[in-house]
Amino acid sequence: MNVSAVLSVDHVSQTFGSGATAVQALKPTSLDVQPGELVALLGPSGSGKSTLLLAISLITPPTTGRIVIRDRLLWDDGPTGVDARAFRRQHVGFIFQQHNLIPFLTVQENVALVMQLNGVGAREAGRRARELLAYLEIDHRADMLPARLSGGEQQRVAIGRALANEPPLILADEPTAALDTDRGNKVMALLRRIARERGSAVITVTHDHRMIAGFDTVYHLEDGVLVDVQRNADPATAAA
Ligand SMILES: Nc1ncnc2c1ncn2[C@@H]1O[C@H](COP(=O)(O)OP(=O)(O)OP(=O)(O)O)[C@@H](O)[C@H]1O
Repeated sequence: MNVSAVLSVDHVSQTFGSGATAVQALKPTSLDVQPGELVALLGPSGSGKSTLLLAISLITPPTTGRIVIRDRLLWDDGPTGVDARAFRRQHVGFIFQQHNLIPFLTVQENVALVMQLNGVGAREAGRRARELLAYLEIDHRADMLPARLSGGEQQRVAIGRALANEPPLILADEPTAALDTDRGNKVMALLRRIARERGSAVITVTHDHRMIAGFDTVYHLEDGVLVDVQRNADPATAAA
């Protein structure tokens, strides 16, 4: 286990069901992710990518193994007493394939809400949300409802929401899958910028081989096994 890592996954496995119908969706898997690292989990359908991401987030905790995020032991073959939901809200950002924005709140309110859930006052949350939207170059849409934005713009707002509490770790489930290549590349470039400038580690599930040159590290999964680790020397240039 690496002490500087923002995330350590140590012999994490996942078995669904029991007895004759048990499925081992993820064999014991170990990996470390550093601050600012842009990581892809790549593999064919059913290879265990989402299972690993859901285990890391403790949304679906693993059957075995240890998970440490920012020096907190969150799972050790079972619960460790840490309130996973509260920890997640403060330290982990999520980006989904579909943006999941709240349709009756404006863009700014969608981002501010996440801050307010963590105890930030409404005015301050609004100010910070605006600032974040400006960083993402989407502040001109701040007062609109999500339905008025394009798919790429909505995904930018969803990224803003994931960043709202400045989490050290961002988990993304196929964030470019619903976008065309051009918009997908822009979202990837944004994730890279966030990792570089803000130091958040970003772990992205993908089965899109076109995108892999842009990641620092690519973990290849097959049938629930981590079969290969690919480290790209200069991903920003490779993806340009
Ligand atoms: N809750 C569950 N109960 C039973 N089996 C499951 C469950 N979730 C996943 N599986 C099985 O575990 C295996 C890995 O699934 P997983 O969703 O992790 O794959 P994936 O690589 O993310 O695939 P995709 O690219 O299609 O999303 C599959 O065989 C799947 O059917």
